Amino acid sequence: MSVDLGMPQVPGAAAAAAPARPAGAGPSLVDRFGRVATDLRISLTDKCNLRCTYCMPAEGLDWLSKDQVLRDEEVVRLVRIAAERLGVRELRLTGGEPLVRAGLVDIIAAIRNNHPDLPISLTTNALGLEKKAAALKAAGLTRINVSLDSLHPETFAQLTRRPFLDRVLAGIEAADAAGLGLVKINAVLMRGINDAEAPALLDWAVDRGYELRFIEQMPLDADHGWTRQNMLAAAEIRALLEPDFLLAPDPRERDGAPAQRWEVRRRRSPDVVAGTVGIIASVTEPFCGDCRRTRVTAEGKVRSCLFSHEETDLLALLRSQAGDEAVAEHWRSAMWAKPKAHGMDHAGLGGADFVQPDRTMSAIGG
Ligand SMILES: Nc1nc2c(ncn2[C@@H]2O[C@H](COP(=O)(O)OP(=O)(O)OP(=O)(O)O)[C@@H](O)[C@H]2O)c(=O)[nH]1
Ligand SMILES: C[S@@+](CC[C@H](N)C(=O)[O-])C[C@H]1O[C@@H](n2cnc3c(N)ncnc32)[C@H](O)[C@@H]1O
Ligand code: SF4
Ligand code: SF4
Repeated sequence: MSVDLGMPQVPGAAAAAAPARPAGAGPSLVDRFGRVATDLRISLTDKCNLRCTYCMPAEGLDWLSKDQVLRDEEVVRLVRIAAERLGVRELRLTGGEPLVRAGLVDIIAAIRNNHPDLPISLTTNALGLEKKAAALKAAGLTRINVSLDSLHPETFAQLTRRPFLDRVLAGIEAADAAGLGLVKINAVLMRGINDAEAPALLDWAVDRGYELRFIEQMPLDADHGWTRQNMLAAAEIRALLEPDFLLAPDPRERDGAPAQRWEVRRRRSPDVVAGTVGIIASVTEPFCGDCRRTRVTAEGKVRSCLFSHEETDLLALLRSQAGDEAVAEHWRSAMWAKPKAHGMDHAGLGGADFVQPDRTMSAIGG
């Protein structure tokens, strides 16, 4: 169900100081616009072994110290609080690169032990996945999404600043073989670099039964190099695919998902649905009215929106012997103040009044 965010659009208005959460708002992570967050995304680390140009600076970032990051048992506790008290029904583990987190398998096993039916997914660059896929599945991971922007070694290296395409492909195959499907592949198209590869990427994914999603680049890079004009918009991405594919809206319910899905038919065999492609059009076709996501950074800070300028610290509370309900209440208050869209009280990524958050995507978790 789409929530009507029919507030007046106030040019230049960042999310105004939110009124206090009313006492009768209930136990869920409801916000002041009536949206309810049921999808939790926790970042397990700020570190990464790639340097994707749209996400990280070439030199990396000042990594957090071990003590600044949520411990394994703190992650497990936060998930328990979210599932038992706040109505969270889905979990995604992300980063930075979650596979570099030493305790990843143990964290998943402990969460699975507490929550036999919780869908747990991972968003990863797949480096090292070849060796870990079977253990992740055995620990209780449900599904995996892998980021892959190019099938050409040189283009891959240009975008990620690392020559590791073969390892990523091996990781994807291992995840599929281990039963971590449906494997979804995330690709950010960059003008003049990998945009011409869009049809080939879709061909490759459809052949293997993976669900490819093209993501509009968002202004969350370290170098602040994003421009609206340079970004490939969803309509342009669909046009790039059209010479080779017929796209028809996927009849399945979108259900608040970032990706709008399309059934894919190859022009050479138009009667057969060959697969599905998703387009995540955060900029040109935003989906904030249906947003049901709550994020926790590796430092244990709640971000109610990907583009938030405010964060609410849970780590200090966890380490101060606070009880579960006190942590839950803090989290509820943070989510009540969730901005309407794109970190503001009106949608406007790239507009004159949009201010890019200090954190890069890698430090938020995607
Ligand atoms: N603007 C915006 N973009 C989002 C949001 N959530 C996800 N995205 C974008 O969608 C991309 C893919 O997200 P994933 O981590 O693969 O998760 P997902 O699409 O929710 O995953 P599935 O449930 O497996 O389909 C992210 O890298 C972001 O670019 C969101 O809340 N806001
Ligand atoms: C930040 S990464 C973290 C998980 C893992 N390292 C990976 O790459 O899958 C999560 C997702 O964010 C996407 N992403 C990073 N920077 C982005 C940007 N500026 N705009 C859109 N998506 C971005 C990546 O493509 C990836 O799919
Ligand atoms: S998109 Fe993922 S793999 Fe690429 S630099 Fe960011 S965190 Fe690392
Ligand atoms: S930009 Fe913020 S409100 Fe919009 S979908 Fe993303 S997280 Fe939700």
